[in-house]
Amino acid sequence: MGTPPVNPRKKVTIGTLRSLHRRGEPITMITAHDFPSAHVADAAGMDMILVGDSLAMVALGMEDTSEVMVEEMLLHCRSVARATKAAFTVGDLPMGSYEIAPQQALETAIRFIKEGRVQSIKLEGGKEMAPTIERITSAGIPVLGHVGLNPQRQNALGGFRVQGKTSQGAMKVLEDALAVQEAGAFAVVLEAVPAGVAAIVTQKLSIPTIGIGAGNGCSGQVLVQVDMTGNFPPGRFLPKFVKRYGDVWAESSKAIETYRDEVKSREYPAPEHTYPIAPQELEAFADSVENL
Ligand SMILES: Nc1nc(=O)c2c([nH]1)NC[C@@H]1CN(c3ccc(C(=O)N[C@@H](CCC(=O)O)C(=O)O)cc3)CN21
Ligand SMILES: CC(C)C(=O)C(=O)O
Ligand SMILES: [Mg+2]
Repeated sequence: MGTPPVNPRKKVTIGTLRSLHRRGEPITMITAHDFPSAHVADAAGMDMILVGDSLAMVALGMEDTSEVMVEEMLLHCRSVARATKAAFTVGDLPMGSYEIAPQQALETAIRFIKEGRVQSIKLEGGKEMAPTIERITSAGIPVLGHVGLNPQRQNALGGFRVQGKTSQGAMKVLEDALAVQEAGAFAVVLEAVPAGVAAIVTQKLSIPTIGIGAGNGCSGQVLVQVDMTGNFPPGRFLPKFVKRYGDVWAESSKAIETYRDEVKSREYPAPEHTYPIAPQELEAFADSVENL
């Protein structure tokens, strides 16, 4: 039996998120893709942890998110769920697993809950996804919407482009967000939309908006964990909205280089890293080896 944690954080539920929103307190969300990245985010007090399909790129080295499969997402969701004690967990439905019909989407969402052990799911899309969101929420699975830039549609969008840059485009973002809300989503991610547009959309909605590249007028924020901790190689492109709060890559790199140098110089392992044996036992062993 270990000692109980000091001041254990209460489990964040859909009710907690609603009361944060009611009080006007920003909702904090970050991505995680495995046990340690979820553990550190949970212990640091994040309200929500998203197992984003961005893990395709940042954890699996794929070119874009369209390659990742449901089974791969579920493996990562389970590892995140095991480490998450307090935060509200969200699994990101990957491209191809929900667009065909509401029935397909509900089947995938159920797998995320039963096999992925997450508490809710996220899917990309606006108006056109409303019947799908309705179907999933009516089965008792909370849905996080995602409008503005939908990275899973990058081939149709011509890349990762800011959305809602014209008054017409901004109106589409608002209409999409309203449709997602009407369909029953508990919150909606606004990705890569001008700050002024996101602020107006947030005011027009009754559910919280979680911004990424959408400015400070949203009800909450989300970032990809490896981006904000600086856990990526030097020179990699970073979207404009990312603020790097740390330099984890440099820390890891320094540690591994020092380890390499110390193994080469036989500085590591030092006596304190080794197991002792009584001198007479070692002597006896050496004698028996000699007499073999
Ligand atoms: N590591 C990582 N971080 C992310 O935030 C992220 C992913 N991966 N993968 C999935 C999507 C893709 N995202 C992205 C990727 C690039 C831009 C980008 O290049 N934005 C341009 C704006 C281009 C324009 O002006 O239209 C920028 O300069 O920031 C935006 C969002 C966000 N998501
Ligand atoms: C960027 C966030 C919102 C996301 O969808 C992801 O990490 O996949
Ligand atoms: Mg995603």
